Amino acid sequence: MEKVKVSAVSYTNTTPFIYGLQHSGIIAQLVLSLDVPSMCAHKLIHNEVDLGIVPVATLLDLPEAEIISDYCIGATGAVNSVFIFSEKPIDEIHTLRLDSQSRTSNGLAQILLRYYWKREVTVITEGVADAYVEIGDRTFGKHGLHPYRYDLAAHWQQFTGLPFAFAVWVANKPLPMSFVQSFNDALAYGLAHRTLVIEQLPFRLDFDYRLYLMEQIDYQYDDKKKQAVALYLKLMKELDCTLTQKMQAPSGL
Ligand SMILES: C=C(O[C@@H]1C=C(C(=O)O)C=C[C@H]1O)C(=O)O
Repeated sequence: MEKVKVSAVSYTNTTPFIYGLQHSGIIAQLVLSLDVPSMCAHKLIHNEVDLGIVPVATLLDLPEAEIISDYCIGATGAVNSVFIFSEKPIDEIHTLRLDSQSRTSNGLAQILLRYYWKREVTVITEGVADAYVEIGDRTFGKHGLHPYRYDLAAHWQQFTGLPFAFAVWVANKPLPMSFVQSFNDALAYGLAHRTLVIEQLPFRLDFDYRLYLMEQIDYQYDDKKKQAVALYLKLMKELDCTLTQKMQAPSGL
């Protein structure tokens, strides 16, 4: 079998998976690259890789793709690495800047603004805004830098009563069942060795890696998270649709 090209998220939340892959025989069958999530999505969509842990928003572009694992990057309640940071309370913001490294959380922020906070906000991809989305390690320890911060997984849970999954393992082509089984065994091995993974991370005073990797990130892609992803994708389609309708509406209406 040819080597399977894999793109995995380069953030700390994926280190247990990487540890599992690197400490299992399966590594010999992989060409593994570490990328920011939006790049993982790009590579899978453009067939530059066969498999990736990709933002769930990618599923909108790859309806035929298959989720090949019961593990994900998820959260039940606050995740502590996906935020809207803001200079003003959310009820007063008019502009929001998205994170170029994200796909899922950029969408999640817009879903929450529209349906939960009930705000009409102008979204930009660069420049100065009242508030901005940020994900991953860059958010670690960012207390007090901005007067307001909103943990998007916590607010999603308040909005829907559901946990959330930010990223799932997706293949863009059929892979042998034996490979998929070994791949999942390797992921499970990594999760079972999280204590070791945490010991190898550089010490920092302003962030609790143990809490983050053992509790705040929830790696099980269970039925509730599947329900959450289905709802997220439905709301994303609705959001896209209303935005398109708005753009297509004749002026003056
Ligand atoms: C919880 C996180 O989930 C991430 C958020 C993603 C996104 O917004 O597209 C994609 C992958 C995940 O790594 C995080 O990285 O902080």
